[in-house]
Amino acid sequence: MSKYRIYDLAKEFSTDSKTVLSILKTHDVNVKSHASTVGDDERKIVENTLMQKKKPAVAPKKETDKVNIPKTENHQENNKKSDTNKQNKQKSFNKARSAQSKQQYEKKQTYRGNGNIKTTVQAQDNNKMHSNENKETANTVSVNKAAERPYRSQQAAEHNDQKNIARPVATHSAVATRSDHNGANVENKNSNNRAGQENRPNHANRVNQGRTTSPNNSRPGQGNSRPASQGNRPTSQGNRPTGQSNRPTSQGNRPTSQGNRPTGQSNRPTSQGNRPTSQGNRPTSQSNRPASQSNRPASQGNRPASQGNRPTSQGNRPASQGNRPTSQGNRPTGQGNRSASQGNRPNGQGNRSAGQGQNAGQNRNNRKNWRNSRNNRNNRNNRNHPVQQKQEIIRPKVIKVGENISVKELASKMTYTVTDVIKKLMMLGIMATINQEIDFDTAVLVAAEFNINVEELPPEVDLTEIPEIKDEEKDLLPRPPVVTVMGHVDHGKTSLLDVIRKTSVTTSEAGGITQHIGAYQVMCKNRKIVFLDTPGHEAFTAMRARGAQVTDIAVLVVAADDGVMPQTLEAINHARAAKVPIVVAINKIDKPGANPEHVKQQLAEHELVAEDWGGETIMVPVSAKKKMGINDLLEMILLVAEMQELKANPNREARGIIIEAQLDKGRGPVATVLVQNGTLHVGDSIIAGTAYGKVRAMINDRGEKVKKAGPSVPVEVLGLSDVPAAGDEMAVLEEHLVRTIAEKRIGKQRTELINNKKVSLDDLFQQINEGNIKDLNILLKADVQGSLEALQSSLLGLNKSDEVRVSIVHSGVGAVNESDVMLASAANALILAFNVRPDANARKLADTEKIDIRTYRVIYEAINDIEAAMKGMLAPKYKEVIQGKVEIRQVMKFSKALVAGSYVVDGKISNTSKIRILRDNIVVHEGQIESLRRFKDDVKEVAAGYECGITIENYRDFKEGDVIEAYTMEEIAPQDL
Ligand SMILES: Nc1nc2c(ncn2[C@@H]2O[C@H](COP(=O)(O)OP(=O)(O)OP(=O)(O)O)[C@@H](O)[C@H]2O)c(=O)[nH]1
Repeated sequence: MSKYRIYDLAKEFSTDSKTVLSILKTHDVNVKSHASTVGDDERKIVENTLMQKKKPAVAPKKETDKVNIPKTENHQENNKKSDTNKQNKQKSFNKARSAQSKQQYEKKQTYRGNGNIKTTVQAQDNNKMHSNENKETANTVSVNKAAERPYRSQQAAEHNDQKNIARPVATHSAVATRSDHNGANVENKNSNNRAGQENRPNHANRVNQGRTTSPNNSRPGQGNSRPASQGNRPTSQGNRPTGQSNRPTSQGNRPTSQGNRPTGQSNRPTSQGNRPTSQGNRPTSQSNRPASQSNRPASQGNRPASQGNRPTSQGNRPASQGNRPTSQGNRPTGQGNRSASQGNRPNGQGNRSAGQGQNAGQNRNNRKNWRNSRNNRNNRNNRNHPVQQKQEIIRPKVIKVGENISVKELASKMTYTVTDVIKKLMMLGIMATINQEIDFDTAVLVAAEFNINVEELPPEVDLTEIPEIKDEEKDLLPRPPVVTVMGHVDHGKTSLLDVIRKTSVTTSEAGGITQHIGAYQVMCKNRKIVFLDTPGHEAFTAMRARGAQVTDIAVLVVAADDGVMPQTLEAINHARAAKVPIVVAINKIDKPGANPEHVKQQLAEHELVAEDWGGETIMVPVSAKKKMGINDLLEMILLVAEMQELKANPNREARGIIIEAQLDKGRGPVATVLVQNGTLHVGDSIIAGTAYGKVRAMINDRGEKVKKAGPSVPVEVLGLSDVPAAGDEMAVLEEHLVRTIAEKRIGKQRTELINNKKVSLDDLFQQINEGNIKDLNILLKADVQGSLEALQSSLLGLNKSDEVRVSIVHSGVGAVNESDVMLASAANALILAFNVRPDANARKLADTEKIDIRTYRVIYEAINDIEAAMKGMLAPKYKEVIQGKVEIRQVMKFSKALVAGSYVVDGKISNTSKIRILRDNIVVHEGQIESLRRFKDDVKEVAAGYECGITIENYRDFKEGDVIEAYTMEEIAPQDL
């Protein structure tokens, strides 16, 4: 059994690997990629499918042929009818025959005497006719030597099985056979036709073969008439009744075979090309029918020889053969119904019986019918071909599509090929690639082109989102305000909190600078206030912003001696953005240079007008150092909080915010959570970002272990699987949900990360490997238009693979500027600059946006780089696996091949191995094995320590001493995203 690579098949059938893959996948053939190998059966599937696909395109022509040509045929047949002279008919056939074939035949006939020539020629004419007929019926006809070969061997086997006929295995030419056989007929010897039968193996027709089984001495007439043409078959059948008495053997077999045929047909799919053996045994022979009817015509050419005996064997056949085609047209399964179809065969019978007792010439109509029926049978068999039936694709009438769908997915849903869909898209003016997503409306338009309706899928539920809990008003209770202290560096935020908490934080801070958000709860007038200490340094702007989002009140610390500074303004903006009321603490009023009024004035310029200046902003002069004005500040905070009516429901599952988190050596992930609503308990299952787990322990701001934390309570939580990020929402959920959501979040996060990743030539390889990039977007800039065009066409010339395609998103003459970088960023493109360079701003922006700008001075280098990167992406899909090493020890010359008599030194070599021939360790050839033999037998593989004969495909220059390295290319599983 031969092995074929998908891409080889694609090449062979002038299509692409994907089409071949999709065909095979449609037939449940397990193939992975274009490099996967398949056998003969799969090859036939592909061949048949592709042939079927081609049919509609030429259908009208065929239809015409069908209509016209038969007319001519009828005309001819009518003429023939009126012509009772068989010889004349033969002459006319001879005229029609090509001179070349005539010569060939005549040459051959010289070995067997002139008496046979006519018959042989006639047979050829018949072949020709059949061939034409087959064309008319749209059956592809080809003289397939390869197909004949197996057929012959099969015949040989079958001959052996036929005890009644001692036929030698036929290995001779059809002509020789015919001549022998015809000779016998011409002489009316009526002798056993075995001689002809012996040679019959050449006939690839089932019909012939069936007939060959009947050595009939009693039917001289039939014997004579048949050689003239296959069309005589009806005649012989007509005589059958009579002949039957004399033909016990063949007749006895045939009825049986026909009766059994249905069973035999179950295997028939393959081909009539091999049917030849015998009708008597037809069931058996049918089961071996290889595949293609296309070979039949060729075999029909040999029929005459065998037809001499046909009458006998066809004793019971008439019923089944006449109209079989018609009845079988509706036989999807074909096989089980075949016997049923015999009921429709009367036509054939009618014709056949008409010919009974008559010469071949009188049976021309029958012959025609027979031919037609045979052609019909061909068609029928085509229709009944199980493989072909499998190929019938049920197209959906309605498909469901979401907001977006990739071209590939849409094609799959519609059961059409991607190419079909892309073509339709192009017709709609949309250029899309296989992985490109199209929106719902476009999908509707495309599907309409295929007469498929599209229904919209409901919007996808984001399973990573935590459902909101709505609280009843009656369940809400007042909660402590959460206060963020913000301000410029060193204006005294930490000192102020320290005073408020009456604990010292500043001394333990590295470098005296607060580096994280701390949360503290203080009491004032028996009411709680939660303080978040935001970092004052510029580097923590983002954290500050986040801190402002979770707070109810912002305390803006401004040093009275320093006034409003840049970060003061930034803090104001954050608070305003969060719509958080601001209370200003004018600190360091104890300092000699302190000027609170100046601060008020500065703040007023930024629309924070103090109450005593007629505004609404509460401003409290304080001194953290001297502990002055602290209570006033707390009271003002409470006042503002009161006005906000801050409430929460403590009797529900907790929701909160991660204030900060870290991985503690001894305790694992530790997160400071500010509970915003509900109550968090030890043992609760929580999720925060992608971290999840059960609350193992909780510690409050004073370092005390607590079992629960209500609204506005900051606690350190232990028990998370991972360290969450500051600002992540914390939620208590059912145990099974937290894990699922976390996993989905991780997946989403990775996808987002990938999507946000900018393309770069360096990691192009990796990104395409990961399946993230299907289009390599390039923005081209060059010094002159000529270079630009040359580059553009060269780059587009790299588009030889459907997997990764170069796409020029923009091209222009001149330096790379900011707008180029922005465009590249938006299109996820890399910039290719030829003889131009990016300006300073563009370079800066490119750094920020992480846009890869490649500068070249030689076009060739630019193309090479891109090509290498693209190949790099594709290459890792397969890896080379060395199978073995073989030493060529003798080069043997044969007429047809040059064989490397070799010895497997290491590993093994198989007949599907890829090979490279090394001479002094230099590769002199890379290719494929043509044949691998041990002695005279083809073998699949040869192991180390054994000798073998190897022929190399399309290579004969190997020498003794060369080493053949056998290897396979193994597919590497795509990396999981
Ligand atoms: N004289 C005087 N000095 C103060 C006062 N408050 C803070 N300081 C001093 O100002 C310096 C900075 O105080 P911090 O509390 O660290 O200021 P911060 O705003 O928290 O600084 P970062 O943590 O860097 O943002 C320290 O040396 C304090 O002793 C005050 O009211 N009066």
